[in-house]
Amino acid sequence: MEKLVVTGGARLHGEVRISGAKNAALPILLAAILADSPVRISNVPRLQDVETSLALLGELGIPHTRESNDTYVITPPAKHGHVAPYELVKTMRASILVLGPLLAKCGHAEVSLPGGCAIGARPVNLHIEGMRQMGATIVVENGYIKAHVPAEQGGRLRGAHILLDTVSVTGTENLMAAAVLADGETIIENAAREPEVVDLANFLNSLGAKVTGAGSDTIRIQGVDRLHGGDYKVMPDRIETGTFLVAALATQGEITCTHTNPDFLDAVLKKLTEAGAEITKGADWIKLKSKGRPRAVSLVTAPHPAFPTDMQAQFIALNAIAEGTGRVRETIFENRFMHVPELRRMGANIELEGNTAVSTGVDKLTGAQVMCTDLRASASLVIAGLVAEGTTEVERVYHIDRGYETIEQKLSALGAQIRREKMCPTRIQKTSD
Ligand SMILES: CC(=O)N[C@H]1[C@@H](OP(=O)(O)OP(=O)(O)OC[C@H]2O[C@@H](n3ccc(=O)[nH]c3=O)[C@H](O)[C@@H]2O)O[C@H](CO)[C@@H](O)[C@@H]1O
Ligand SMILES: C=C(OP(=O)(O)O)C(=O)O
Repeated sequence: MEKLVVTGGARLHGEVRISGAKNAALPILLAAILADSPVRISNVPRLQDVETSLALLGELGIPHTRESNDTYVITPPAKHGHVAPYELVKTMRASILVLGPLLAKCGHAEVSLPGGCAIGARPVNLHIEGMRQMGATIVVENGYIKAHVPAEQGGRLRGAHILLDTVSVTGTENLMAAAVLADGETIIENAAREPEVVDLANFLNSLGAKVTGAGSDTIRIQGVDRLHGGDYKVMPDRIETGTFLVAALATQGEITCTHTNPDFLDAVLKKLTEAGAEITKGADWIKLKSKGRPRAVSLVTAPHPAFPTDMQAQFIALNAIAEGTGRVRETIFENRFMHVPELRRMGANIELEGNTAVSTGVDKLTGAQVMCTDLRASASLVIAGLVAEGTTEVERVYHIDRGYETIEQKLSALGAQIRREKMCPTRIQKTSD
């Protein structure tokens, strides 16, 4: 087990290179299964979730090689395995994204149910119902989703008109990937509009798929007989970008994020500006300059293009030290405030009122031992550590490694005092009776 040790007080300054987007790389790596010849994918971030996706491909018997630091070549054979086991799926919810590609390509798939996780129940009913509408027979037993395409359909899914009850990012992606090889047209209504959905659609189209409308709430997929190989570059990570910008504002610093795309961050940049940041941007960079102590902001999380739930925890850390009171309402996940008790341990003044966190900024936080509970909660604790007086030890850092590439190196290069340490096993000494 490792921890991050952060000593607060340094203002972040300089340039940070943003990595490829986790939430685009994962669906793309798993959708590469659909191709019938090699696929080269670049700008893939070095993350634990990417390692898990590659392990999943390996488990399925799909060869892949690492060509350079951020580039992988996946060579899907005509026939391969179709079981995604619990041992891998339990470590990464996005593993559910193999369901659509496996079903479309092999005509059958067995994928362990991902189960609940820290931020909410996160059911996958919309994925299952949509694939049923495409003609798949699906049972859930022994903790697995067991799906096949009946023989009378010739092993091929058929196009369907699917209306999603709730906007779901991976639901939209899974159904889109399943539909590219289906017989006929699939229409997904109330589709997620996240940029990562668009990136997956662009990837599939680069292999010969016919997907239109991605980025709007209606996506149309005309099924094709095969997908060929190709080269694709994953989009930049908008959440990593936003996290560094919040960290810079919290520390009253001045940084430039390079290799990013400001177009994906409208809602976040708007709130940073409201919080007092001066933002300038170019085609692939964003510069943030602090103009003093940030102001607390109020916001509501909602599907894209509204404010992303994946940036909520970081803004709560910002509000914790900002001037005034900010109300943050979480509408996507029912249990995404687990950073709040940890931030309180550092001196933050945050009240929870149902799905709203009301923070009144304090003059200073104080360093403490805190525990990561999920990926973005971890990022908020690191941000809090950067501004706290003294030293903060952020434990269970494996959560952060799921989604941030070499975070301590990138922050150190911006002037932060942060290092990774191995944790000694805790020994609780029994006091004498
Ligand atoms: C790998 C990936 O891309 N993860 C992102 C994706 O997660 P993910 O795709 O899992 O999140 P969803 O968009 O599916 O979840 C949105 C809401 O829909 C509900 N729901 C979802 C599916 C379903 O079948 N039934 C159902 O009720 C969920 O419980 C949640 O309340 O989008 C989230 C919302 O932007 C982000 O926080 C995650 O970082
Ligand atoms: C919740 C997240 O990821 P995942 O859906 O992979 O758990 C996230 O990226 O913040």
